[in-house]
Amino acid sequence: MSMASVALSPVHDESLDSHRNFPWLCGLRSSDSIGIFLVVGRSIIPLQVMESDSIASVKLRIQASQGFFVKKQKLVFEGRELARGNSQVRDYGVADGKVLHLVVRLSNLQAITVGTVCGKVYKFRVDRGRSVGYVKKQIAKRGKGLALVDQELVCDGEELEDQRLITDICKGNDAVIHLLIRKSAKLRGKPVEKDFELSIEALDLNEKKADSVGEHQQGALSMGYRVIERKPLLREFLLEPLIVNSKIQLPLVIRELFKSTFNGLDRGNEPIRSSEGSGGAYFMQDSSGQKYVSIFKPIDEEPMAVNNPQGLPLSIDGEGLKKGTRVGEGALREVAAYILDHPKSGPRTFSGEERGFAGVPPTAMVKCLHRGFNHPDGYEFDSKNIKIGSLQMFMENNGSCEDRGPSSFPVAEVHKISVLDIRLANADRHAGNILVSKDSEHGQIVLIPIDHGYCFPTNFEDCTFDWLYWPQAQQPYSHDTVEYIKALDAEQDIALLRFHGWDMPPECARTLCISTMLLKKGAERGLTPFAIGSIMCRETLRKESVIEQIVQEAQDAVLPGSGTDSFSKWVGSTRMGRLFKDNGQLDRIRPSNHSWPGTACRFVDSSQNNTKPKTYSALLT
Ligand SMILES: Nc1ncnc2c1ncn2[C@@H]1O[C@H](COP(=O)(O)OP(=O)(O)OP(=O)(O)O)[C@@H](O)[C@H]1O
Repeated sequence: MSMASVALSPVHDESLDSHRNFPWLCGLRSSDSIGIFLVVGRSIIPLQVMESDSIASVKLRIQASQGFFVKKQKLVFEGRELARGNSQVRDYGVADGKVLHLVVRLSNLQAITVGTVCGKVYKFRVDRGRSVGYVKKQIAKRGKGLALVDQELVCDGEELEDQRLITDICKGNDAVIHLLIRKSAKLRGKPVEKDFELSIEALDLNEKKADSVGEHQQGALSMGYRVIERKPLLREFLLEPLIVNSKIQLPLVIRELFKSTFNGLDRGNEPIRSSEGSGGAYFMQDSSGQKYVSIFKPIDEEPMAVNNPQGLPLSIDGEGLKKGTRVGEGALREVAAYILDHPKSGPRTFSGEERGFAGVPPTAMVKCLHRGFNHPDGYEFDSKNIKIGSLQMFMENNGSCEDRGPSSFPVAEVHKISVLDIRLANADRHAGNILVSKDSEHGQIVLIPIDHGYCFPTNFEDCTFDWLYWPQAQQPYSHDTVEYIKALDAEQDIALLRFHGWDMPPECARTLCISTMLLKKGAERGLTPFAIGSIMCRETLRKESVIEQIVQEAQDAVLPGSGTDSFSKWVGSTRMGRLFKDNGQLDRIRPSNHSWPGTACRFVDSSQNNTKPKTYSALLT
């Protein structure tokens, strides 16, 4: 059954009675077989699975029937991501008639072939968020004599306007889209009072080409004749840093990031929404429109937030996709991960230029107003439409760790990611969140950690690290790494975040203290990243990790209200101390042969008023 044939909108629970709507499902059942419904965008797909099926096998079945690659699927049930491939359907509480949301992370790249009437063929891989106008520019670059004005792109007999996005032209999952340059055109333009008059005549392809026109006139090509010149007198966007207390000077690297992003918007280069990811993530272009400079992730477009563009339902209780996180706090956590990624020499000084030990891309909080973001209730240039979110430097890459086997990754690169993840108790470290790049000097592979919106959870339940089962994780940390770990200080980190405006909720601060302590004690005793990570991660969904058991014991032992400090001290001195002394405990932590694929936050904002800091919580609500 095709997806389109069961398209329903909107999705109501009463429409999901399997007996009434899909009687054929009921005849197929065996003892633990259940009928569930997959919601993909605006379509509903009925699916027969076993309660004992693993999540990995359900994804395989979806791949077989719908064609979405396993790695590109994200399944969400009742606000929680079904992230553990080895867990069973029933472990997550999925039962007969239940609805699962499927987010498909489409590749951002689309293959395109462009033919001309004289038989020339151009091949491109273009970001799906790019426009037809952009493709034309690429053709003009490659094809001698094919000036922009001479191009009229056609797909399936339909002429394509410059502003049409490639993603809208792709029907279904077309591997390649075929475009044709149907004719050439000659364009003449002359100013008429405040307007601009354009006239277009078809040309023979071999005829001498007309002069090119300015960018702002191109939108008129397909229309021809009298159009208003579209150069705005006023800026129709807003981009401002949203940070911290007046004592902090924005480091140069962040100032440059703003500047290039601002210039791109100022030149009319629209934000381009990524087709990957479960939240709204926008590639921001530079002034030439040829390069991405940053990624903007607005908090109201996070998974299960009110304006999520992937259609994920609203969170019922405010909890995020991962346990112990909150919807709308992803941006704060992204910025905090950058601030805490100290360089080897220790926390950054005021200049803040140095690259962190793990290489988290420079990230800052911003306010941005632009019509190109997701505004389901309509858009007007009004402060009520301002979005708050994280702006992160775009890092050139050759894909992510998801696209290749881990054997080629240098040990030190994997270790630096492991240090970051253990310390920050990252609940979203799948291989797709590590970009792969090459060192420009020696050509060595460099791993770039991204997507830290689920760090510092209030508990460790959803901590999973894809690198745990990579061979590099079985090797001990180098001397340099152990020295770096030795110098870490969770109390200082909490104070640093407070200085930067995030007064961490006590439960998150407690997580940071415990995970830093675990990392330090483990590294001091020569444990590998695998051994330390295994203490933090659950082996199966239902089995608490060692660290969770320790936290539970501490909770039972320490008087309520005794504060983070005495709690962490108890964990450190009593139970964690025993764990590291007790070889029996550590012996249990061995590589297993199973396959495991994979708060009211307060940020102080003084950007409005230098003397009287406000809290971000006021701005975020
Ligand atoms: N700093 C960066 N540099 C380059 N590309 C990036 C950067 N940050 C994110 N991306 C790309 O943007 C896309 C979406 O980003 P990301 O995965 O962070 O979004 P998300 O909605 O948080 O995703 P997820 O579903 O994995 O939680 C991905 O293709 C990712 O590779």
